[in-house]
Amino acid sequence: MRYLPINLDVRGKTVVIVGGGPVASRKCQLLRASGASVTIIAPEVALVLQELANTGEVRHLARPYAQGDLAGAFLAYAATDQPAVNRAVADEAHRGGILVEVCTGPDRGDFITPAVVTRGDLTIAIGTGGTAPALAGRIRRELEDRFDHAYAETVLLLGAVREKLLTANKAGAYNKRILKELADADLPHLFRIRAYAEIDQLLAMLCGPGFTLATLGVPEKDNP
Ligand SMILES: C[C@@]1(CC(=O)O)C2=NC(=C\c3[nH]c(c(CCC(=O)O)c3CC(=O)O)Cc3[nH]c(c(CC(=O)O)c3CCC(=O)O)/C=C3\N/C(=C\2)[C@@H](CCC(=O)O)[C@]3(C)CC(=O)O)/[C@H]1CCC(=O)O
Ligand SMILES: NC(=O)c1ccc[n+]([C@@H]2O[C@H](COP(=O)([O-])OP(=O)(O)OC[C@H]3O[C@@H](n4cnc5c(N)ncnc54)[C@H](O)[C@@H]3O)[C@@H](O)[C@H]2O)c1
Repeated sequence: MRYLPINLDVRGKTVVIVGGGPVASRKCQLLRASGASVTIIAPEVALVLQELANTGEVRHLARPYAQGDLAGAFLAYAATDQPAVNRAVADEAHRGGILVEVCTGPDRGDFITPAVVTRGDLTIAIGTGGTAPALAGRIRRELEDRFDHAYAETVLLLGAVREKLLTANKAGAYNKRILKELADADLPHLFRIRAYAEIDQLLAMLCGPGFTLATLGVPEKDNP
């Protein structure tokens, strides 16, 4: 394995993207979905970034990159079409101890971006070690079909059950068994067909009274 897969908490942290084309736009969308505070530095930006800048959702400095632009950044992305500019961004990041991704030459950077499927709190990240990004995209599309939105509801439910069990019983083998059995039950299927009464029965059987979709705060969708 060439790269370490981790899930980074970027909420509220400043992330600087140098460049404003389609590649920068993809990184920006992922960062915003993760709650980062994004600054874009580029003379020209793609429409999607312009709109985010107009509504104040990202900060845009409409000029070329200059030394010092990464001050205060938690992460940086060098996403221009100019390899020399991307190298300068990487050099500044490394001098400042800031992790950087270099979109035009990954070997100069510290990390790369995977293709991602999200369903609520479920996140599936696909990487090819930088070798075949188009294949990563294709696998993402395949997984998007396989892991539909019923998985978002399933993760929400398992999270709520886990929190309630931990509050009641603290950590223990008993909770572990219940959570494993719930994860093994085909909850995505039950959510897909809106079999809410069956889910409640399963919860009562495995977790005991007091565990229902309603008491756990997991919403039932209206009938189609
Ligand atoms: C996964 C995804 C995430 C994202 O970017 O959001 C992503 N690239 C995607 C698409 C894509 N990229 C490219 C094509 C054209 C076909 C092709 O060349 O294969 C397509 C296909 C398309 O556009 O459909 C070309 C390309 N990519 C890189 C270089 C530079 C180089 O390798 O030197 C060049 C050549 C540029 C040139 O010279 O032309 C570099 C990187 N691209 C990565 C990620 C990192 C490795 C991830 C991994 O481990 O696989 C890495 C190393 C760095 C980084 O950027 O993080 C996203 C799919 C999102 C999705 O569909 O869900
Ligand atoms: N990592 C990937 O997934 C991937 C995919 C395709 C291409 N690429 C590579 O990434 C590069 C960028 O791709 P793109 O399609 O977004 O490019 P693009 O040409 O559409 O956009 C380049 C952006 O860089 C900005 N820029 C140029 N000089 C700058 C400077 N001095 N300071 C700040 N901003 C500057 C431009 O204003 C523009 O916003 C490509 O050249 C290609 O080599 C990477």
